[in-house]
Amino acid sequence: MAQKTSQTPSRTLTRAEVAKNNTEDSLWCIIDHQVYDLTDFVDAHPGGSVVLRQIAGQDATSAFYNLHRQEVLQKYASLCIGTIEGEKAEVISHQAGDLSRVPYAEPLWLTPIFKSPYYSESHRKLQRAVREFVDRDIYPEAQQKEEDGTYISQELVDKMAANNLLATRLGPGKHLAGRTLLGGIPGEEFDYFHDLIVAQELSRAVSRGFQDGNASGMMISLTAVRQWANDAALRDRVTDECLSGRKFMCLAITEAFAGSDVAGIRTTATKTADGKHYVINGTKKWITNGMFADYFVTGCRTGNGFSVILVPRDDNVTTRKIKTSYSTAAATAYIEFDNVHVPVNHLLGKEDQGFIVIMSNFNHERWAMTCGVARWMRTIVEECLKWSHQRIVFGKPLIQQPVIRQKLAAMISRTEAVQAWLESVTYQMCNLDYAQQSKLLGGPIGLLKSYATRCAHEVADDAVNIFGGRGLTQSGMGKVVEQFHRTYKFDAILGGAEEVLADLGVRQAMKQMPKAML
Ligand code: HEM
Repeated sequence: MAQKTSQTPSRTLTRAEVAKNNTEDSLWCIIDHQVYDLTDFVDAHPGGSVVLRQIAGQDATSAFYNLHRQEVLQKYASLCIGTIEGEKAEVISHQAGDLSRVPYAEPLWLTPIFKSPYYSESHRKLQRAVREFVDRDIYPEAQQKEEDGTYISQELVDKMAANNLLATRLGPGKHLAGRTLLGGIPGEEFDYFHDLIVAQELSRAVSRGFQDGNASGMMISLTAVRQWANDAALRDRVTDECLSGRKFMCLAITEAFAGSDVAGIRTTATKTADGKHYVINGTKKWITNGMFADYFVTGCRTGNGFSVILVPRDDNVTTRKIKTSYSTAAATAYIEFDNVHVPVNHLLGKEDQGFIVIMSNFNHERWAMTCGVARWMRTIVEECLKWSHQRIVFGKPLIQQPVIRQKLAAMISRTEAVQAWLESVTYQMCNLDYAQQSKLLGGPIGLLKSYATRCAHEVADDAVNIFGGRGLTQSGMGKVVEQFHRTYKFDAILGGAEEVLADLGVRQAMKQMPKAML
């Protein structure tokens, strides 16, 4: 994914010249027809100096690719001093925007020769532009933040806002009218296939915590404000603040006392005697983006039920970091509301009727998560295909082992099955109005997400077995597989646990059964 940081020097050298530089005082080696001067690097090499002394003056291509990710060479391109006379590099290095040439590393619609009924030229233009943006602008920061656990930079947020990428996170809708999107797409053209593309391309930054840190809180909360705000001026101001990247928003429903069980929520909102304010008291847990949010779309108990209120951050709102198994770059928070006064026009929907406000966004949230996890599985297939061709064990590449090919067959099949089902559901979303989607697609999307994360479970398990110890190591060859195995559960739990969603799917089918003996 990383791009080349510098050009290969134009100097040409012979293999005989390289062979002479075989001591600690001058230690060269050949990797992929190019010559590397490792003399000053030996002591800094994370794999130690002994191994480098052993290959001094030699062609170390297969030794190198047996142990390193290709991006290591790109990162250390400055060590390259020339190319072997009459030879040229064979390794394909990824440039920003490129499609992968590894089979199954791209969905079928992006694979040369293959066709799809779902995607138009508009989708293809958007895909190309978003891929380039992710490779160039998001990937490097995402990698760094995933590791150090700090939050997305304002600089990147500003860039995403300027390109209207932030606005696309809410899905199709009026908020895109008049905006020109990446690839020159008019906002009015943006449909659920464009939406799928954005979700899948963003997850190519392979940083699961950062992926959620990147405006996913806003994605699942600003939609509720847009749909349910009673005060149009407030709705428009807040939309503008968030889509321009000046302010951040999150959804604050779950509590230590209640997860998916909204009826168990203990945070209260009580009206002041003059009726002008709600006073909010209580706590929230596992709130994605809560650490840096300026607004909290908060589920509260009111007089006779449950209500949703847009709470601006003030001194009576405290947020504390929660460390989960993915990076704190997601800004996951524990929140305390201590007598927070909020004007009554911040109520979303009707008092005591907040359940529909929360439910209204679930389909899109679950569907978007499925887009991401489907793309993650594909990335893992790519990692495993590359590794099993590159890795030499018992004297031959790993791919020569039938048991490895069986695992790859299962991984590829699961990935393609999820993508095909996802596209079929997406097509229905494009052709049903909002009310029909709410009525008819809750079940299928629940089943789809639940199936996708079950597949992710199997794919993660197989991938670790293929990578061995490296699949358990946070750096080096297996780091993407290690991350997926550690984090795929976020998609299985967030937005509705696997079993709950599977059950929802069947219960919705029960409602649609004909009322007759069949
Ligand atoms: C341009 C030349 C090289 C560079 C820039 C380089 C860089 C690195 C880096 C960054 C790592 C840390 C692991 C990772 O992030 O992938 C590493 C690990 C390692 N390197 Fe190299 N390396 C080079 C050549 C070699 C060669 C030629 C050999 C062996 C003959 C070698 C053997 C190792 C070993 C054994 C490890 C530890 C791998 C592990 O823990 O799985 N390196 N190297």
